[in-house]
Amino acid sequence: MSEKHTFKSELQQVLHIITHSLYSHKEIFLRELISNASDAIDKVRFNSLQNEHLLEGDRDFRIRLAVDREARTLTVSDNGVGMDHDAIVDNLGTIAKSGTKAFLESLKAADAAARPGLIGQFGVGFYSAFMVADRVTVLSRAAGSSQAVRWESDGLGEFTVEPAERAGRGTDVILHLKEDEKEFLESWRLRAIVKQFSDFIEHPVVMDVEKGEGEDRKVEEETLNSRKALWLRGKTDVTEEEHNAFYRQISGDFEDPAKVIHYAAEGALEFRALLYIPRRKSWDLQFAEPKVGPKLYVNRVQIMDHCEALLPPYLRFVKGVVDCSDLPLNVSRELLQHNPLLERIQKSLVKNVFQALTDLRTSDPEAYRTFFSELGPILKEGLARDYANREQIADLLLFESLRTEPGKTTTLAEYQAAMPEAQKDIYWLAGEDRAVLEPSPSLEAFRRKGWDVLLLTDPIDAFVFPGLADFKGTPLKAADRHQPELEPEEKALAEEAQAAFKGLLDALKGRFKGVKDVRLSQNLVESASRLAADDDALDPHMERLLQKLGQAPGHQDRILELNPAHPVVKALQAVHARDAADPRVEAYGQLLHDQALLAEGSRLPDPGAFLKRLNELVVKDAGIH
Ligand SMILES: Nc1ncnc2c1ncn2[C@@H]1O[C@H](COP(=O)(O)OP(=O)(O)OP(=O)(O)O)[C@@H](O)[C@H]1O
Repeated sequence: MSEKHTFKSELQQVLHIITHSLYSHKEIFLRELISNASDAIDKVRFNSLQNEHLLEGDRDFRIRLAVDREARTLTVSDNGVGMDHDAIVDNLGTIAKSGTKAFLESLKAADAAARPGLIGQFGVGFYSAFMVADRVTVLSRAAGSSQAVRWESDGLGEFTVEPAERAGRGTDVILHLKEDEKEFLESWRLRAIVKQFSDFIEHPVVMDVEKGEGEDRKVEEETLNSRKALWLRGKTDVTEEEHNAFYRQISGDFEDPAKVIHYAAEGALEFRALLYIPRRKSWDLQFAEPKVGPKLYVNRVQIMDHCEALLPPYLRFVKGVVDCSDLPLNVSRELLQHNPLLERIQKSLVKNVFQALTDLRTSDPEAYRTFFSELGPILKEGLARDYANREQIADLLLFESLRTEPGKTTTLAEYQAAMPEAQKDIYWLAGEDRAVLEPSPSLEAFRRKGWDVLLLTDPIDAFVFPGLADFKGTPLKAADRHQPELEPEEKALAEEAQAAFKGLLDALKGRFKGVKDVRLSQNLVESASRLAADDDALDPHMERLLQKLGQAPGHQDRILELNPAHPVVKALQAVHARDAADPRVEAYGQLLHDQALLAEGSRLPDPGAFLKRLNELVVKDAGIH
């Protein structure tokens, strides 16, 4: 008896995109189906380590392509783990993989020109079959069960499921090819696609092909993939083309990797690692639950597709394979979680990734800059999460600064080397972007002294930088909370001004909400005022970010600083000296406070009142009141 189901709404949207917007690289459907078949074989092989009976004697793992010209079908079969009724309903129609919703939302939000690029990144998996087929039948029998199940759909909105027969465990995905996709019936075409996209799959991908002419004509089974385990070869025995092809296959990326890490550890702990650093952020890093860690093999046998214990989450962009012969083949997933052996491998991998990134920065600064602008925000998470490696991570960071031109960058080491004798600290300021940061009153003193300040504009910066106390012995300080010390002559000026302005300062104290003190500053040059904060106060940029995230961090009272050399402050002082009760003292004081908020990129608590005051001044100035 056949049951009808409807696809989950997100999947209906994905299917719509697949059938209406994906026209290029249609051949990747075969890579996706072969990869699913290979995963299914890995799963049954892994499960059989605990339960040998699951295999029922069939250890001849393979993926088979079969063509039926008359029926215009292409079938991809495997003797993997298979699916029972519930698994097939869940996996092929009900459960959308993580990140699908976020992807669809960003697709809606993106402008038309950016959409094809976004769609191209999305991992379409099984559903890519509908790029070339107008109907797909899946026949599957779960390992350990005698009952098979048939799934069928035209990809429009519904699918059917019914009981069926299948000779052994595994899955057949039968594609009823569209009229104009007949090329996928040709053995030369299939051979070429497998070579291009699935050559390194460990299990054989086989197909029956006709060989010979006339009398000698016969059908032979051909293995289409080379199944080369590149990581087992010597470093110099693998060509760049092989690396590129292997990387593309395991990552799904259409670009070549930015850097290859290939080595064999020998001695107390033996393992081989072949890792790749991508150029850009992949789809899953943007939208989905991240799959952390390289594939784990034990003597060429894949144990896990992503072994989280092998790399920390902040290196989740690194793809590749680790093969360790010191682990037992039937190692359980639980055992892998806190395994001292894996911890040692992780240490070595992390060190090698840092080294590779350092090499890339020196050998190809442009490629490193691209890598960093895409994946730097992820790497920076390590500053907060990996205390032991904080310094190495900090060493890899790139920053714009007051001295760099927009778009150009400096490193902490370069900044440190260029510090003048008198400067003892590294300064940074965090904000939305360079245009907001540059006019900040907090930077004026640094400009005057010729000291550089790092301009931090990644949202994550405000979260991780306050925790980075120093870099190779030089303290790191936030420029808005730590202004340069005054020179002796500036100190003398400050004392003089303090005496002259005392009356005004006392009059302004306690008048503004959220301001706990009003004082003078010799550090301001162009600006009339600035809002300073105590050393341990929350960064105002961080406060704004938390507000955006819907969290109310609780406002922290600030200190209003006035520039005694500024004409506006002098004018206010004159008004106050003439008549301390003049209402303009409060009104102008409020304007100075609001200016300071605007200058640091914060919002005014009462923009209406600010505008009213400003307009009154314009009218007065024009002399038509
Ligand atoms: N040949 C197969 N044998 C057994 N299960 C399969 C097979 N093909 C697909 N599945 C099941 O269907 C699920 C969905 O497959 P799909 O290709 O859409 O996504 P995925 O493989 O999980 O993700 P990705 O494509 O990102 O690897 C798989 O996770 C798997 O459980």
